[in-house]
Amino acid sequence: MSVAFATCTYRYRRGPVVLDGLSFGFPSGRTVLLGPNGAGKTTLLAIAASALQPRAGTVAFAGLDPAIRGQLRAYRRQVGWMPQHIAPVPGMTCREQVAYAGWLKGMTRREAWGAAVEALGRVGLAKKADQRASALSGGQLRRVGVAQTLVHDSRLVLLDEPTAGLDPAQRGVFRKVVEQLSESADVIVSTHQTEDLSEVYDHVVVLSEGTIRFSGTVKEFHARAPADTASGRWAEGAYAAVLGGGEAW
Ligand SMILES: Nc1ncnc2c1ncn2[C@@H]1O[C@H](COP(=O)(O)OP(=O)(O)OP(=O)(O)O)[C@@H](O)[C@H]1O
Repeated sequence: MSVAFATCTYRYRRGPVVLDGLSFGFPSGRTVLLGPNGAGKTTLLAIAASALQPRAGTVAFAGLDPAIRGQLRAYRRQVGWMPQHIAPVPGMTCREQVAYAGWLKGMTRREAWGAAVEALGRVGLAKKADQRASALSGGQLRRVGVAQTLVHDSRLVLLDEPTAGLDPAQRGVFRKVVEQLSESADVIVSTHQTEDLSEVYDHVVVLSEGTIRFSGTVKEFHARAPADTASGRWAEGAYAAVLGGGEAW
């Protein structure tokens, strides 16, 4: 099992209750997290990254609970997180921004500086390493975000809508990155894009209104698609069936 939530409750200060006593263990491997807008995917990933603390309940990974005194630092070293909104750090180059993420995770400056170039190379941005991150396109900036999670050796990688705005060639690069990552880490990806689901992931988890509506292998998810679904649209069919047919993307 990978990251596990136990009776987790979360509500935003001036917002709704997003999770209400959620207990769920993510499977190991490559997992795609699907769900309608507002389902709580971003909140769930931010809690798994220890960026948000549950109001009640616990989250644990690799025997570590970030809420326990003395375990937060070790927990964060194990976890790479790409938030939904990547902001360029003013004045920093891409290499500096990626190296900074490594340094925050406990790498030495020297290690982080070297690893940053390698990570940028893996997302096809080696040539942009010395350009200011603020001068990148939205899709390029997302790739910097992915590089920030690759720069250190995470055992759990959480990617929140990493392929939004990527061109088809870059989506291909992303598939390879996930494949490589999964050799040494569990990977959880929140997305609304399902065209290449069976090529990239082992497991599917569907969240709706803070509740897990489905968790299973890609094959099990496929089996939920109604028999009359067009073959290229089986994931949409399965998703609608899991959510009772009433929810749109
Ligand atoms: N900072 C915030 N303050 C108040 N409410 C928030 C905040 N962030 C999110 N919410 C609310 O929490 C709920 C869950 O939002 P969340 O972003 O986790 O959903 P999501 O599944 O990631 O959605 P999407 O697919 O649109 O990105 C929504 O009702 C949203 O309006």
